[in-house]
Amino acid sequence: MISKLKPTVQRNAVPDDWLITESNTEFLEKHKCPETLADLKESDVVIWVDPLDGTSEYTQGFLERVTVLIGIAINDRAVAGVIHQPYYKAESGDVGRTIWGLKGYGTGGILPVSPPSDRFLVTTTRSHSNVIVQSALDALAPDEVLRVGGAGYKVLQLLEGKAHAYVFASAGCKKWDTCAPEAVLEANGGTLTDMLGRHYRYGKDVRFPNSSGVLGTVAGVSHDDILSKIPDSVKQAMKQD
Ligand SMILES: Nc1ncnc2c1ncn2[C@@H]1O[C@H](COP(=O)(O)O)[C@@H](O)[C@H]1OP(=O)(O)O
Ligand SMILES: [Mg+2]
Repeated sequence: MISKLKPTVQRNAVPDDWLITESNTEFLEKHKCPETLADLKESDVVIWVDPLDGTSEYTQGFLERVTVLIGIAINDRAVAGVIHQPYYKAESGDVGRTIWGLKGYGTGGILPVSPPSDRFLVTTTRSHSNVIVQSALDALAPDEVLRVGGAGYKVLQLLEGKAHAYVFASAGCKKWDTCAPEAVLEANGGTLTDMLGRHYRYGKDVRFPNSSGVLGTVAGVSHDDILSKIPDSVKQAMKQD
């Protein structure tokens, strides 16, 4: 079980009181571990951390788009993730929120909302666009394009019903940008792949860049339909990267 794993931590790198090595027994008594994760070996698990996703948003003061991403991959696949939004302002006045997802189990920390059924909304990069990114967007003919930074934040927009799809036909994202967002989105019934419909692999030996772009769709939206509208020229460009 995940809770029994004892990951190797550089203990001298962080103060002792930052480390929580006990499992939460109260939680574990209430919730069953999904069967597929029952017999994990430590060597099957790779954890991808992006301590500050949305760097350019952070430097320009778009603080709500900044997230901390922790993605857990098991045997190459993104399986669980945490998206923490340190500057999120809740109506109650609370600052910060933590959203998590575990495939086969669900999501927590957010009440997902479906996007509107009468309009097609796409979210994409604000600061890393180019001609190919734009031609993928044009081909989808969305009613509105939301241009915001951060891979974590864009997946939160999908879960909040603000967009149907996250479309980024460029090689800029890295494995630490997408592991947690993919797991959280898919735990909620969505799909996140490259621009050719392939899931990224997150094993310990993979290359860091997500060379073939990012395509995320929310639960209830056909990933295949959107993929079929992406022009071959975009797919070819993504293959060559
Ligand atoms: N061309 C790029 N160079 C470096 N990082 C990129 C690039 N494109 C995307 N990213 C990373 O992917 C995330 C999502 O992209 P975008 O904000 O453009 O939508 C960014 O927050 C950034 O992560 P980070 O902010 O951690 O450097
Ligand atoms: Mg990042």
